[in-house]
Amino acid sequence: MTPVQEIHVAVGVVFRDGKVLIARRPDHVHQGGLLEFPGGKVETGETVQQALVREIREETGLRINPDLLEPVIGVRHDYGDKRVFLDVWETSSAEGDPEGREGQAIQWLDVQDLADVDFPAANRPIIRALKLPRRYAITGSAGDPSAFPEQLRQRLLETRPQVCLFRAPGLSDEVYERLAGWSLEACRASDSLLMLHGAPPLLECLPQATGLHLPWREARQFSSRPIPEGYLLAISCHDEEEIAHAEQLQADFITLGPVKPTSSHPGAPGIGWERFQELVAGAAIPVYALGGLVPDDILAARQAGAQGIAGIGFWWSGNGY
Ligand SMILES: Nc1nc2c([nH]c(=O)n2[C@@H]2O[C@H](COP(=O)(O)OP(=O)(O)OP(=O)(O)O)[C@@H](O)[C@H]2O)c(=O)[nH]1
Ligand SMILES: [Mg+2]
Repeated sequence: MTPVQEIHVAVGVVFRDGKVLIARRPDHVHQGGLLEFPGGKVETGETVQQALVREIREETGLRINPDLLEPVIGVRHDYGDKRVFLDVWETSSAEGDPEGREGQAIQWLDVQDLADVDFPAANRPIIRALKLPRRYAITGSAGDPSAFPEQLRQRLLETRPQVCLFRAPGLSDEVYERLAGWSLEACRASDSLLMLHGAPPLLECLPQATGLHLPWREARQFSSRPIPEGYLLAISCHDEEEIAHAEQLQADFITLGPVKPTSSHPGAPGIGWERFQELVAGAAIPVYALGGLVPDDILAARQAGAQGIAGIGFWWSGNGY
């Protein structure tokens, strides 16, 4: 049997007043009845940007400036009857009043209200990508556990990351759990979401946390998602096999690196942006670049297809955020 050819699909995330434009796919088409982002097949000779301008015009009447489209994520998905590559771009500068020009219902929704079950299966990583921030802040190790809570509180209040990972290698489980409780309080005070670092039982100790970040040595022991869907699951990955495993575990996002050499992992050489980009291109999951990054690296990371940057140095040591 000849393999089914992959269809390149241009998918548009149109923002206006903090909401995103969503259509309902007609009942009779592929994945009919489900919600979707406007878009469609890239035709021969077209760039993805040109396809988006055309599709969004045809489907909604909105006018898009191709130069103001920013990449969100690329998702390869096999539906069994169809293989698609969803090439997803966002814009906040569409002009006009949208209407369902192909008879489809359209609506503006809050990103936080987008639910996996309402969309085709390939959209799961897109919804994750839209809900996640550009920066994933990781704490430095808690050298002096008694000084840590105050240090964390201050860094959070000054930099207000949306999502913060409490990572403190070398602590006993008991001390980690105690400090995690403090971290949760500190995160609440700065409207940040707290991710725990370690094995799944940690979430039972602190069920109010937003999610769990599995180091690779933990992730490799599981063959299916080890925590409930209501939590965020993150995994530290370093190569293709680990990314594929994270996808199998239905992780919500991953970190990938080290992109550059970093003092928290002495001796590990960086993989560089080129290799990072290659790995991201094969990933159907939001990927944060990690390892020796500074705030300005966000542009390089985004150009390489990343969700954003993760790390300690750019917020913890006070050199800007
Ligand atoms: N537009 C769009 N297509 C999606 C999304 N998610 C997803 O899996 N797809 C899949 O991408 C494929 C192509 O999209 P499409 O049906 O909009 O293509 P199109 O506008 O060119 O339609 P046409 O075939 O009537 O010309 C379909 O198999 C569809 O199921 C999404 O969020 N938006
Ligand atoms: Mg379409």
